[in-house]
This record gives sequence, C-alpha cells and structure tokens, in this order.
Amino acid sequence: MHWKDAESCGKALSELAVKALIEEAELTPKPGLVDRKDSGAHNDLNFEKMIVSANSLKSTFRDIGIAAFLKKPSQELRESIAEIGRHGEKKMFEATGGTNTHKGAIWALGLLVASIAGQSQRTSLERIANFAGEIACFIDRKATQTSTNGYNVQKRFGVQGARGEAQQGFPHVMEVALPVLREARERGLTETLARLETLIHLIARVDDTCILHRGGMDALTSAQKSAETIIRLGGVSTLEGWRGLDQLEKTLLSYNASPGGSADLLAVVLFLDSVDAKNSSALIPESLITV
Ligand SMILES: CC(C)(COP(=O)(O)OP(=O)(O)OC[C@H]1O[C@@H](n2cnc3c(N)ncnc32)[C@H](O[C@H]2O[C@H](COP(=O)(O)OP(=O)(O)OP(=O)(O)O)[C@@H](O)[C@H]2O)[C@@H]1O)[C@@H](O)C(=O)NCCC(=O)NCCS
Ligand SMILES: Nc1ncnc2[nH]cnc12
Repeated sequence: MHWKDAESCGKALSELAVKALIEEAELTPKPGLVDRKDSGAHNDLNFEKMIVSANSLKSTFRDIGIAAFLKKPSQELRESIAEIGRHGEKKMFEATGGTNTHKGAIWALGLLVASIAGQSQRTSLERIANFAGEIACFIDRKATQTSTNGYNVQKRFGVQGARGEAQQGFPHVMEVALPVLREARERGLTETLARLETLIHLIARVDDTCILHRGGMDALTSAQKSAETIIRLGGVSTLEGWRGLDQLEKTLLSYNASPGGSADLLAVVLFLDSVDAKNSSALIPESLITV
C-alpha cells in the first residue's frame, strides 16, 4: 500500500478500524456479549457505550497510522505506538465511565494499523499479520501495568492471551476466522450469519482471558464445548445450530463470563477483510500504488 502522506494513511486506516469495531458491536445476537438486543454478561455496559467507545478511538488509530508511516518493525516503533495505545485506553475509559470495552481491540487493531502503515507496497494479509506480530515481539520498556486480568490469568492457567495471539501473527484470525468468514459467504450465508459463524469458531478455539478471568478453566472449557457443538450441528445457519446459541448463552451467563477476547478478534477479522477489499479499489488511487 502506498499513500500520499502519513495523515491520509492514518485517517483511512482509522476509519476502517472504527468501522470494524462498530460492525462487531452491531452484530446481533452474540452470546454473552453486548449487542443490539442486550448486554450479555456485562452489567456495566450497553450497545450505546460500545459505539461511543469505538468512536473515541478514532484519533488513536489515526495517530498510530501516522507514527508508523513507512516504518519497519523496531523497538522504537513498538514504544511509540505503545504510548499512543495507552493514551487510547485512557480515552476509552473516559468515554465509557471506567468500563473496559476495547482494550484488547486497541492492542490488536493498533498493531495491525501500524503494520499496514509501515509497508510501502500493496501486500498480503499474511504479511500484514506477520509484521504486526514482529512489532508485538519487541518489549515495551515503558509498560506501566503489570497486574492486569490477562497477566494474572496467563500466570495461573499458562495460556497465551492477547499478547501471544499478536506475537504469533494472529493465528486464530488468519487460520481459523478469516477462512470461516469467506467459506460461509461462499456457501451463500447472509453477512450476519457469516459473521456469527466466524464468532462461534473463535469462541470454540481461543483461550479467552476474559472468560478465564471471570469463570476460570471450567467456564472456558464449557463455553468452547458449547461453541463446538454448534459447529458440529452444522453451524448457525441450521435450525439445530441456531438453537445451540441459546445453550452457549446460558453456559456463559451461568459463569457470568463474556467472550470479550473473541469479540475483539472478530473486529480484527472485519478490519482485515475490509483492508483486503479496499486494497484493489477506492481507498488507494491506482496512480499512488507501487507494485
Ligand atoms: C498486551 C495487552 C493486550 C495487555 O494484555 P493483558 O493480557 O496483560 O491485559 P488485559 O488487561 O487482560 O487485556 C487483554 C484484553 O485482550 C482481550 N483478549 C482476551 N483474551 C484474548 C485472546 N486470547 N486473544 C486476543 N485478545 C484477547 C480481552 O479484551 C476484551 O475483554 C475486555 C474486557 O476484559 P476485562 O477487563 O478482563 O473485563 P471484565 O471481566 O469486565 O473485568 P473486571 O471488571 O472484572 O476487572 C474487553 O475490553 C475486550 O476488549 C482482554 O481484556 C495490551 O493491552 C497492552 O500492553 N497495552 C499497552 C499499550 C500498547 O502496547 N499498545 C500497543 C499498540 S496499540
Ligand atoms: N460486543 C462486546 N461485548 C462485550 N465486550 C466486548 N469487547 C469487545 N466487544 C465486546
């Protein structure tokens, strides 16, 4: 990809990132999560707050795109976007009155925005995800938070969480979710069902530290089994699979657990999908693309 300047790059990528967050929130139904219908396992959140939160992050993603413009993965880049990311988290908490809505999404989308902005040529999603992983592998020496929910859960259960997902180049996005979304579209599912199917595959596979933090390993195993059952029944487009969504919702609510990490990764999938779609069209005028 090649933009005219850093500002237009930051602005374009930020618009796509915020759009992905809004589309994730809008998807209904989503077991255990906030959607248009209800707030799932969250008593301090609702749909409007998710939208306010998504919009509050516009300047964060723009600034990350500007800071990373034509920059290769490096310690310096890692630390400069970490500072912008932390400022974004502050903005998110101000916008939501102190509730964590999009921390995992700021992390994942921030890294991917930086990766895309850094590349001087139109490139593949695989390369974008790998570059983001490389950036995530540098240590942020100025990191302030040590005892996060994710960190505590990683220590207790030995899972990789959001940090590992990014450092490995987003395997659940690239190898599970994006192929599921595309295959569901090819099968002729509506866009809503295709996205829901993608979310269910993520819940079945991701070690979501948000579920682990609230409900422990029992909650994670039960949620993954419920999601796997939906897949085994033929997915959300079958009557049995659709009915399975109720069981997944009941399972999550019985542990007061929410698959917030999977929701963030769905937003990542929607973001990368939109980047791919724009890659060959309007976002970048042909005259500005170097191949
Ligand atoms: C490296 C960081 C991601 C920090 O990670 P860490 O694991 O240490 O910290 P957490 O605070 O737990 O945040 C991680 C969030 O990532 C999401 N997530 C969980 N599992 C996965 C997974 N397997 N793969 C990908 N993503 C995952 C999840 O976010 C969602 O859940 C949030 C709600 O979570 P929580 O606060 O635990 O919710 P409650 O249960 O309601 O909490 P309590 O009220 O009970 O306390 C929701 O926001 C979703 O987004 C995890 O929360 C990174 O944040 C970091 O280092 N940031 C610094 C800045 C930076 O370097 N930025 C880089 C460029 S932008
Ligand atoms: N829709 C959603 N509901 C609850 N937590 C989330 N984190 C990211 N998206 C979410």
